[in-house]
Amino acid sequence: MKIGLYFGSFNPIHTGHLIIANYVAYNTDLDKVWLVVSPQNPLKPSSTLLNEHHRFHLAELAVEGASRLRASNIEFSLPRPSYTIDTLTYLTEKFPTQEFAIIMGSDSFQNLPRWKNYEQLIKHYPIYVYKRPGHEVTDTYGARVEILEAPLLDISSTSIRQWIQEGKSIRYLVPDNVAAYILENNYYK
Ligand SMILES: Nc1ncnc2c1ncn2[C@@H]1O[C@H](COP(=O)(O)OP(=O)(O)OP(=O)(O)O)[C@@H](O)[C@H]1O
Ligand SMILES: O=C(O)c1ccc[n+]([C@@H]2O[C@H](COP(=O)([O-])O)[C@@H](O)[C@H]2O)c1
Repeated sequence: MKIGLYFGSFNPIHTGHLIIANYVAYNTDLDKVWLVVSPQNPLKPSSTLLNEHHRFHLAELAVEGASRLRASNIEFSLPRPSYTIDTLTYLTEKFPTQEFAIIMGSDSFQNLPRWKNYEQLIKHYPIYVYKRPGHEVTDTYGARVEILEAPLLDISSTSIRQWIQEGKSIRYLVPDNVAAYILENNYYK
């Protein structure tokens, strides 16, 4: 089975992420997409991060009933910060019969040379890159790349956290069950 790994802080997960994950799961040769919740992104500050177990629970709620999508907490037991090469090395050892690939936006792909051991990463794993405005893929660094034109929603977790703080509704920006859970638990207030 071919599994695409879509990494993120998912702080919180939103409809923009889910549209990408579902699109990739149904428009490529990948069988499944795992939304891998990173406890700590190596290139982002951790000050605004909701506890990883809460973020993972929100991701689980978001994929309820989506047969090709899964939330993964695999990085919770690995050293911090979460380097993608380390996670993939671990997963490949743990699931030797599965084939893993990486899913990322063209913005992240432009940054790839700043990632830990990125040469190793591109040598061993194919990358599915979905286009994001303002971030052309001009150099593929020799990676096995498939470029995708997925539908995009112009929202971010940052804007969602801000709206919650301002007391605005986040309806439709995240699935209903995710919005309800965030409200009930006073997250991001
Ligand atoms: N609306 C979107 N459409 C497509 N990709 C997105 C969108 N928002 C985020 N992404 C990408 O999804 C991946 C995981 O996202 P991440 O958890 O960092 O969310 P984010 O919304 O960018 O978060 P934040 O605003 O907190 O930085 C990142 O590679 C990010 O570039
Ligand atoms: O491995 C690395 O060096 C590395 C550097 C930056 C980001 N990542 C991974 O990419 C994910 C998305 O990152 P970002 O910056 O696009 O939100 C993040 O959650 C990490 O799993 C990984």
